[in-house]
Amino acid sequence: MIEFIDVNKTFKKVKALDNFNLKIEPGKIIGLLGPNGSGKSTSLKMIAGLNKPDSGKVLIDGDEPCINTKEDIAYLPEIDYLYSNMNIKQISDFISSFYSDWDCNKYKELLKFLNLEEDMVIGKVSKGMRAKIKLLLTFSRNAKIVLLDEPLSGIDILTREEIIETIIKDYREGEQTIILSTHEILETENIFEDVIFVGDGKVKLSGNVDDIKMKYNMSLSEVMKEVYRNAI
Ligand SMILES: Nc1ncnc2c1ncn2[C@@H]1O[C@H](COP(=O)(O)OP(=O)(O)OP(=O)(O)O)[C@@H](O)[C@H]1O
Repeated sequence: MIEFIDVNKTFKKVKALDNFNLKIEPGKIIGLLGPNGSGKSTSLKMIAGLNKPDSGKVLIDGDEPCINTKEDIAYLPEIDYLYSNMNIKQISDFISSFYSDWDCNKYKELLKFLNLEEDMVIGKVSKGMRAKIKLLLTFSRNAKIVLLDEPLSGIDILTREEIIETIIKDYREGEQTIILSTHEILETENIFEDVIFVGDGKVKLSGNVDDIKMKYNMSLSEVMKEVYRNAI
């Protein structure tokens, strides 16, 4: 289980997380939803151990983020972190050397599935292709926890569909936890078992998608609008 206990994080004067409390059950695909600047990336980075709370605690199966927890986590950042002069083979050789859970067969299969070629140079391909390369590098690992920060942002609709198919393709229900942050609720809501709505650095609403829809008798995107109008 991943837990945030009274977590606060401030960048200069901006309160990115404000008494953020959350429990994320393992083995599900979870949507992390919220407007720009609501704290989605900050909370994902905390799970990945890339930033630390000013106060409060983040626990992953009872441990604070450390070298051991990092081994279980595959993190896809929102930013373009790939070295532009490398080709796919070079970047995958480089990244695979860090992780014992790198799965060569999965890598080859995904390469084909995503219509990518090993000699494609990162700096010469489109934004959509780079998004697919980031996905390839993330899902070539057999990580227990996968964190996807805005994998669909700025990507055309067909590539978005390919990305969503890739996410669910080899998903090991009950064994793997995937947390996906996005604004694209209409396209993604069907893949989420649970959702977390964040706003102003706080958890506004979280729970099982079917339960939430039933409780409010609305679609998830309607619930989202109501949450951010402070009507729920
Ligand atoms: N390293 C940083 N330095 C300064 N401010 C930061 C930093 N990281 C985050 N912030 C600020 O903290 C707030 C929360 O940012 P965060 O990136 O977590 O939001 P987000 O929900 O992921 O937004 P988006 O959907 O735009 O990516 C924002 O106001 C952001 O500007």
